[in-house]
Amino acid sequence: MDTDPSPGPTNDRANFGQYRAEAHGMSVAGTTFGGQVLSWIADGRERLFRGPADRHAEGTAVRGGIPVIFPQFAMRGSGGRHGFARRVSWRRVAEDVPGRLTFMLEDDASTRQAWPHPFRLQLEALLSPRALSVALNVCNTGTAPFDFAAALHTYLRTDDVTRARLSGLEGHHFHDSTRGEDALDPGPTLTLDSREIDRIYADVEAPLHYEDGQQRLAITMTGFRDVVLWNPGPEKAAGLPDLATGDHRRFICIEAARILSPVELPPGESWRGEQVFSLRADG
Ligand SMILES: O=P(O)(O)OC[C@H]1O[C@@H](O)[C@H](O)[C@@H](O)[C@@H]1O
Repeated sequence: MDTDPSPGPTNDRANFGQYRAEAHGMSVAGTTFGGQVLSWIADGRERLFRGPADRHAEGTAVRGGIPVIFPQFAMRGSGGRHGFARRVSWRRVAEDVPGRLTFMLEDDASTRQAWPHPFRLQLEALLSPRALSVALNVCNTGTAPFDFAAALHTYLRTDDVTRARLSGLEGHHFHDSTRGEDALDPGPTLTLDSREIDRIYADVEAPLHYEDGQQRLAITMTGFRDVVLWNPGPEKAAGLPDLATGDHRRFICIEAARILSPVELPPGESWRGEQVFSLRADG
């Protein structure tokens, strides 16, 4: 069932609409501000982290859920950090498909100030049996080609990040953004701890397997090639005003991204990148 804006707790100051869709015993919710998914509830459990609502500053992306990063990643470009898409109002596209939420953003005077290209973005979150897929569609609606980077900056919720394990990245090269160095993941399974981690893994094709003692997820992606792992650790988290004390232990970002080889999109063409989270048997 696709529902109208819920009056749920949100940042009233920003006055943006929240929408929720339900199917297969799960729900997904998101907001037109940034076209951001905010919640995925499966088996009665919230799977996405969200920072405290009273710490969210107006005009910024919610710290949590799945912010859309476009058209640049971090400060790899001449625009604002992680691009403008997460900081502007999108609109909702009415849906007939049960369990699907769709948000759309098209260029306007303000986006053209930040990035001078005509485009259309569509973010689709779709519930299927025991899975959530989130897809970003980018269409070049102009007459000249453009390049972009993009990511779905997913904040997976966990009760304790020190119990989180991730496999599927072993043997991959990564860029360690904390050191500015490239390295090779020796494997076999990445044990996360509560220290800072900030890595861009290149050319990831195999599914990732995540578990933290409470949930087990398989994570796949298409269109995207890179995987970003990010947790600020205690020192950097203390400097983030939209996190509460200890929140860095309550999430790990596993992002599907195109960073190291940006997408080149000819006029009139579209690109689609998708990240899918599937509940594993005992997840
Ligand atoms: O605080 P922001 O702008 O949402 O960024 C959060 C993090 O996002 C991650 O994707 C980056 O790899 C990190 O370097 C960054 O700190």
